[in-house]
Amino acid sequence: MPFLDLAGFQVYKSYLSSADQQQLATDLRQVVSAAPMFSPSVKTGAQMSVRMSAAGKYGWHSDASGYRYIDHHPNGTAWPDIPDSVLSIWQNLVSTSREPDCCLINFYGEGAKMGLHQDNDEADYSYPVLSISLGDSALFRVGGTQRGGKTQSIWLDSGDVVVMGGDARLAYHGVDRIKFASSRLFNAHGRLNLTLRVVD
Ligand SMILES: O=C(O)CCC(=O)C(=O)O
Ligand SMILES: [Fe+2]
Repeated sequence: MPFLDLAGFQVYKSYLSSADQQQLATDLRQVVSAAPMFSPSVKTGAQMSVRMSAAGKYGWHSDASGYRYIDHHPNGTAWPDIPDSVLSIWQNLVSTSREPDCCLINFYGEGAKMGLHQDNDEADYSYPVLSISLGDSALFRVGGTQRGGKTQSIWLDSGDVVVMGGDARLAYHGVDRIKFASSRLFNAHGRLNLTLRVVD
């Protein structure tokens, strides 16, 4: 399903059944109990509004010394494995035998957002980034590969999956806001976004 005139930006609305979403929620609860959410800060010291964790070989961190992939949780423990329920979505939608080595987990509480950015810390842009939305809906903004270009927005709801590959792999994107308490998937409100990436 093409979106915009951005080749390679594929939106799979309602891709995940409610049983799939429940399974993911259960599996992710385990991941974040092993690798608790933390709040990265940007170089200026300001805390990001999104809380993060990860599974797989790599997670992502940002603090006073900049942002980077790291091979263990900031508390020193190893990242948990990426759950099979998550990996199977990649296997079904991405035509490569390579598995993602990072499942970044973003949690958006009330008022959280993410500024426009490119995902460009990975070694090989021929692999797409696959994004899974769970819980509260998010207003997702996407533009072209140049900062300051034209952008468009779409709502990403629980169970939606987006693949950013091809020309869209380096598209600027971000989350303007979430519709807090719009979903009943979790016991608590908020939005979880998973992004699957091949890092190195
Ligand atoms: O939350 C989202 O939908 C996007 C997250 C994102 O862009 C990122 O983690 O790099
Ligand atoms: Fe991103």
